[in-house]
Amino acid sequence: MAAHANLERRVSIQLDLTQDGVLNNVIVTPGTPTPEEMQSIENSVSAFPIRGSNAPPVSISTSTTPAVSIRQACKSYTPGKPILDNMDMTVPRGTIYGLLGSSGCGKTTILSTIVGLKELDSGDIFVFGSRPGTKGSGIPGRRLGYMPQDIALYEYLTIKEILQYFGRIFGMTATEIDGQTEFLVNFLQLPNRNKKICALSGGQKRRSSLAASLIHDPQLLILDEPTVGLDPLLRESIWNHLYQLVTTRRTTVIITTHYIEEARHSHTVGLMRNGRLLAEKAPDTLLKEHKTHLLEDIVLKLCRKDLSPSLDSHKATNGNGNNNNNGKNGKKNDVVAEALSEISFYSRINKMLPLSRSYKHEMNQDKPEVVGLKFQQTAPIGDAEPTRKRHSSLKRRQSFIDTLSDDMWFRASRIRALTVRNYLNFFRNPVFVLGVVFLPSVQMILTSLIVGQDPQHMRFGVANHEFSGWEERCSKDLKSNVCGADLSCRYLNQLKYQNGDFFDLVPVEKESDAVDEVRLGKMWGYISFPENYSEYVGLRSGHGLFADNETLEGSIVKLRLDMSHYLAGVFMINNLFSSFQEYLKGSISTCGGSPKEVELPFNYSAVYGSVNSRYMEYIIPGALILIIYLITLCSCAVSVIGDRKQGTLDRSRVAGIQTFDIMISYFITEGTTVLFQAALGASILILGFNLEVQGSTVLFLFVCIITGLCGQASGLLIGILCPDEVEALFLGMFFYLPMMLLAGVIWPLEAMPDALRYFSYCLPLTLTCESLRSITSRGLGLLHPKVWPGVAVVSIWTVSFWIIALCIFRSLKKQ
Ligand SMILES: Nc1ncnc2c1ncn2[C@@H]1O[C@H](COP(=O)(O)OP(=O)(O)OP(=O)(O)O)[C@@H](O)[C@H]1O
Repeated sequence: MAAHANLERRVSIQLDLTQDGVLNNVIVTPGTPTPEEMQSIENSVSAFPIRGSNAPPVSISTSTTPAVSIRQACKSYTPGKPILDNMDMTVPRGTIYGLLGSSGCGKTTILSTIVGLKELDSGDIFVFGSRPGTKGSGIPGRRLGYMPQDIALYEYLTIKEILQYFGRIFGMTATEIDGQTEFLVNFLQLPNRNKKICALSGGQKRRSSLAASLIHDPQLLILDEPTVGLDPLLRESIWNHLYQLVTTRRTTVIITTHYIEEARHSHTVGLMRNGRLLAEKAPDTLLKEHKTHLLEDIVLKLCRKDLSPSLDSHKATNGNGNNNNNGKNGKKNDVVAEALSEISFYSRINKMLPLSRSYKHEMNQDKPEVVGLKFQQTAPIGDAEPTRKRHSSLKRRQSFIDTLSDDMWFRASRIRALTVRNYLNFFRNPVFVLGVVFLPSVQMILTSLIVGQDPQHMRFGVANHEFSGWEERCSKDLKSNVCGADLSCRYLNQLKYQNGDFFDLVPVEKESDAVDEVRLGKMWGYISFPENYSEYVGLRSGHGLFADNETLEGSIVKLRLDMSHYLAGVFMINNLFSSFQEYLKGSISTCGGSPKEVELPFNYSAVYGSVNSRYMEYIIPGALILIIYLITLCSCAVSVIGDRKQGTLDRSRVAGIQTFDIMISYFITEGTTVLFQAALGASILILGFNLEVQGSTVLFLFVCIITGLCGQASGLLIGILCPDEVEALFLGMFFYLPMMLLAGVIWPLEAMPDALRYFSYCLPLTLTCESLRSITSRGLGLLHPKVWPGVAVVSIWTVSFWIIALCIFRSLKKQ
């Protein structure tokens, strides 16, 4: 039989007293009192001074629906291992419920299901009569104050900022937040409110976390081990404050604690073991039933009984069965005695704690049903039917508009709070700021300085057998300007001076020495001129194709290169051949010929760009969006994982923040950082490295921003999929690195196998790179077929990532 079914009736009475001890209001929980109970309560209440004749009457009110009602709750994380096992639990309104149980028995799990963070496999949970998460339940949301077991606060925010954040989420005004902050900082003995959370001690952090759950004066307060690690005096004052909340604000409190005796201060104690309640009664009743002074003894006893299969389970849930002997009168006397003892208890508490709080937040939507001494009739009477209908329709419409604007206002206020939090979190972390804001610019500077520039000072051997001491003879201005003379010198000069510092020419005696140097990695190759090279070249030009072997051999320049480095090899060959062409032109003009004779018979010019375009201009647009994409991906994934790991995300969700709000706030913060990254990166490239953006700079920035937002959306997805940063790193690399290669940033897409190329077109960055390149080097507009497909593809990916992230995020909640 479920534990709740065997509970004896216990009536809890709360008195609303003024500072002078004058009675305002009496609230009876739970259920409607019987006439006998009412009589006893009235008698007890008459002991208190009542207000003047003009004041509203003292009301005795009750609420029939418990604050929390859990029936047959089952939950398991792994099949066959139930964490909640047909658990029943009832938390009366306006009372403190102490949930006790050993570590791992499922306390946090049941609390998570109450606040709507987790869903049951089966069974029912009702919070204030509604299922958590349903529309209008207010759970998660403003009715709830939740202090999770972990600190769950943003480490880089100050106490004041944390309280402002939660206050804004709950739609409080600045004055209300300031008032509550003042009170909570003093009450919970918090240090300087401008201290960051990361600079607080463990106990201070815990108290700040408690303050965050109390800021909005919730109807239901769920505290998961709030007093752990606190000194006894502070623990006592926290309990006193909970009483004050219960008596003055009708707050319902569910609290878990490992200090078993502390739970004695609760109205009801729930003893939990193996996913179900062994007992759920008033502590005094339990102590009486078990004839002990310590709750700890009872916990031990019940656990032992639960362990022993031979024991009568009926007895275990009913205690010693004394209640069965009680007659109706005895039961009534018990209720009255309890009521009276509670009255004196609450009056003591009220004297101890002056009602000093000025904050009045109109959130207590569920007013208690008045059943007591005087009724206050509020039902509309006497209206003619049509007028009533019109009025009610107008009222409905007005209420719809109010709800809508209320919703929109709260939504905007929440998104603002989230955005401010994101910015604060971001700017308080210097490494993050440096990385996110400046890394793209640093990368662009490095890319411009390194990629696409010609190599320099490549050591290259020269074995010139035509002249010994050729370095002196082959000075830049050759003394001999005779046709066909000093040809090796002419070529070497061309090689040395044409391309600046590309080659450092080093004389070598023999080719074999040069080969050794190349093998040792000290040279990139060598060039060798045979003896009488100029003479043989002259003979060869005289005989044309019909020169003899000796002439041919004597006129050949030997080149041997280190081709193990492909790019270095290509650069060397380019330099050697372009120098050779220039050398030929020079030699021909010395002999009276026209240099045009050795020019290629092509007349080429550029449609887009220039014939002297630099590789840098090809690579830069792609490199810019690759880095922006990567950084937004990382920053967003890290932020989401941090938010999840710290527990702040769950805490915000319990406060009513929706996934969409979180995404919008990230959208705003990432959007502005991407704009900054792109603007700074583009300015450096344009002003510092003469990058010419032929098209619209606004369009250039727009493409960068949507790429950044795509990175943000994929980061969000990775952050949701991965429980920690290491997994996110590997998933991110798995996703990003192939995309980087396939995007055609480093190598032209046309070099890829067809199937791979078509596949790469579907990836987020391939066509976007092409779009950006077309804007910078070709000056094309958004509607050009080279531009819009990139914008379309990256937008589709962004939306898809968002939708997938949203779905996964929602499904995670149910686990
Ligand atoms: N997300 C999860 N996935 C798998 N198992 C989980 C998960 N959360 C909790 N558990 C397991 O469920 C059991 C109950 O956990 P829960 O946190 O509810 O215990 P608890 O009573 O609050 O413990 P404590 O007093 O130590 O906080 C534990 O065995 C825990 O390992």
